[in-house]
Amino acid sequence: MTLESIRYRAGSLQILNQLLLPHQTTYEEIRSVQDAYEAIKSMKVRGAPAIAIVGCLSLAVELRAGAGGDDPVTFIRESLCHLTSARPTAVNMGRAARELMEFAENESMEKNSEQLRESVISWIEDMLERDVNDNKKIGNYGAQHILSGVPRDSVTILTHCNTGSLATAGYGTALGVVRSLHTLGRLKRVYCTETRPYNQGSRLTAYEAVAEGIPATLITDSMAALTMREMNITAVVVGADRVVANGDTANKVGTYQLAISAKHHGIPFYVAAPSTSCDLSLESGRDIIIEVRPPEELTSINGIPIAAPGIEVWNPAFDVTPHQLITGGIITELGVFLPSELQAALTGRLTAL
Ligand SMILES: CSC[C@H]1O[C@H](OP(=O)(O)O)[C@H](O)[C@@H]1O
Repeated sequence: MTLESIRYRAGSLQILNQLLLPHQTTYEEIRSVQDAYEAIKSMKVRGAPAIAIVGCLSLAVELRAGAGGDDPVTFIRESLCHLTSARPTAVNMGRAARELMEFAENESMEKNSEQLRESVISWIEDMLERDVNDNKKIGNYGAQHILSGVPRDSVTILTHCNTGSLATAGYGTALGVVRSLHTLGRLKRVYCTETRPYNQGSRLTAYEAVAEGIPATLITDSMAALTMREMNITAVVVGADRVVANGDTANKVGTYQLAISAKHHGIPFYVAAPSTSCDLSLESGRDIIIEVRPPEELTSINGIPIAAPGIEVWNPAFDVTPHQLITGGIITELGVFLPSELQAALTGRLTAL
């Protein structure tokens, strides 16, 4: 059973409010682009692929209700620009916006407003189906690559944040690799970090693993290096919010130090991400904008203060792992590539951002 973070049918969209997990399973209606913007900004829905999916589906819901009137192109452009501004580091929403806008402008040359709305809705629904299919390929490619490198019957993985059904179109990226290993009967255990301050690991990844009977152990972020030394970790597999041309990768804060520790312990470090999380328009990680989130997300949990009042806070939501530390490879729906191979592998698959 994979958890449904998103429920969509023509004209209707609901999201699982991830701020309430694991204690409450509550779905909320998304009736407009603004509803989606607020859900993404507040992280009721999160995860680079899921952000793009919810953003675009909210547009489809409004278009089905006739939004944009006689000028749907302007409505579409303004909506996509607004949605892209919600969270700046993950590239998926910006990529989808760029590609959808190009499509809509081309279609508007030969279609009336009603036909254009239908055509754009179909484009969005096709994108959802493609993302679902791509996720499964990532899981399978990643599992095969990791298994090819180990003589042992089963493997132990360490992962960070949440990259499963709650962050994607369903199967997951890094957690999709774990799912594939588990389905193959080759997963001994996955260690998941709690991932402060939003606790994607303890609240979301642990929730998915327990729901599916995946053998998982929760650790604090500070236990990761000791776990790599003591627990015979086969590979570290994480997700991505933006992989750039040289393979540098922005991902949940804490990923960089995991990569350093993996290097020290001689453990292969993998990034799992669809090609839609890649941005070849940026040369290196220095060019990636890192979202800084509100201090309260670090100084309190469920509204309960856990830090000294008045303390200064720095709360970057992501950090950048240099490509030199991504020693296992970048796992995509097209295969597993070394960072140095990525640009060639993706050129032609990706439209320029
Ligand atoms: C496949 S999800 C990718 C990525 O998104 C997460 O960030 P957030 O929870 O802030 O949206 C995390 O960095 C995952 O690795």
